[in-house]
Amino acid sequence: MNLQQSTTTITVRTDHSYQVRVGHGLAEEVPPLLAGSQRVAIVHQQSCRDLVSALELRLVADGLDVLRIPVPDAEAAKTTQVLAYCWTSLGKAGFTRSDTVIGVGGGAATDLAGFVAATWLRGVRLITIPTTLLGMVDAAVGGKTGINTAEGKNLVGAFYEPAGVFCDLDALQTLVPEELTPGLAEVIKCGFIADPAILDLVGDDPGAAQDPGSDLIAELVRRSVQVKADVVAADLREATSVGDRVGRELLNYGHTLGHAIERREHYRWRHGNAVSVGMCFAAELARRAGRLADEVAARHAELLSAVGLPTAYDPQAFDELVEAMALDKKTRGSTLRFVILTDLARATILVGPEPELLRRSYAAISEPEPS
Ligand SMILES: NC(=O)c1ccc[n+]([C@@H]2O[C@H](COP(=O)([O-])OP(=O)(O)OC[C@H]3O[C@@H](n4cnc5c(N)ncnc54)[C@H](O)[C@@H]3O)[C@@H](O)[C@H]2O)c1
Ligand SMILES: O=C(O)C(=O)C[C@@H](O)[C@H](O)[C@H](O)COP(=O)(O)O
Ligand SMILES: [Zn+2]
Repeated sequence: MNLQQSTTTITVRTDHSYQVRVGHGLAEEVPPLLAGSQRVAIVHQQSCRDLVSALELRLVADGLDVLRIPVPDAEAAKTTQVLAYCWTSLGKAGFTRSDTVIGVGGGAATDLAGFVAATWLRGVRLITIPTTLLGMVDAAVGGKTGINTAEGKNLVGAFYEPAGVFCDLDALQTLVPEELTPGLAEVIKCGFIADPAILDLVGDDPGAAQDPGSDLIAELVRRSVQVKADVVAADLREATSVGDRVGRELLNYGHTLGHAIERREHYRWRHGNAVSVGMCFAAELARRAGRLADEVAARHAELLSAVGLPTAYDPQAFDELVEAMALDKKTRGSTLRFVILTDLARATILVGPEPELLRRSYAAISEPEPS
């Protein structure tokens, strides 16, 4: 396979089409998107201080007023308190409708920044600069923004599209391995749901997939963003996801159980790790429902564990997880709905599976039968 080195553009084709740039050192490309803004608020995680300082210098040189809004790391950023702090900061700075919010950081920071931009004055311009693998391949693209509540994950939010997304692959160099690997769960998700070449690329060289400087990582980012762009362009607001029809809900593969695990763990589990277990569960569910071949189901745990992702969770947790899944956004009334595969790159929704099928599938991944 020919792995590209240069900056790539992937266009997300919606009513407000925008570009996702994937490359190195993209700060120079931000100012042209700020036309008409006098003030720019950078909502960022502390870990991105250096990148933010460089960006700030560049924007100040252009005569912009730059307001930094540092937010806590990880899920601690996605709270009503931090949201209110951001609103207060914008209010004190006199932030108007022609100004711009830039979200810099992992998925937690860009989810929060996106919701701040969506809600301040009912909507100001948003730019996202993801700095984790997960942020680049998923969170910063596609316009889902939001925060968590005590009842569950991402329960409050808005669909609100960015004006541009800049994936500077250099940012990946400072990620500790435990923060890089969760992004591979969403990459592998894209492989199973839409682009099986991703599965071969990861399976052929799991070491390179975990190396932030590898050409392979760059290729995986480009391919995953393309998958997301295609799905989002077809169904931005998850509006076609009715009954067993899969629209944007496709991107939720593995998330029904995944989000329940995150909640049960009080968000100490990383999102990608929880989704990894959730995909193993969804694959086993599909297999036991007679919808998915054994070898495709087995390939989930094989690939995910090859890059160091978890494939099982607490065997005792089933009842609590089912309770948490009741508030999943795919649930209708009291009917749970799971995205399942029927083959590679072929999906449907399993509507209202029998509790016993859920229990047995969960038990099977929690305590695999001895070989
Ligand atoms: N909106 C969406 O479509 C979407 C999609 C997928 C995930 N998400 C959300 O994304 C979040 C998970 O994102 P994540 O995995 O990026 O985690 P994260 O945002 O919690 O970041 C992980 C950690 O990495 C640190 N970090 C960020 N960039 C760094 C860098 N360049 N170098 C060193 N450290 C850095 C952060 O400070 C944080 O401690 C979850 O809240 C999930 O729900 C949203
Ligand atoms: O973009 C989407 O659509 C997704 O479902 C992508 C997921 O990876 C992401 O975690 C998303 O935030 C989950 O959405 P939710 O609607 O279940 O909160
Ligand atoms: Zn996700």
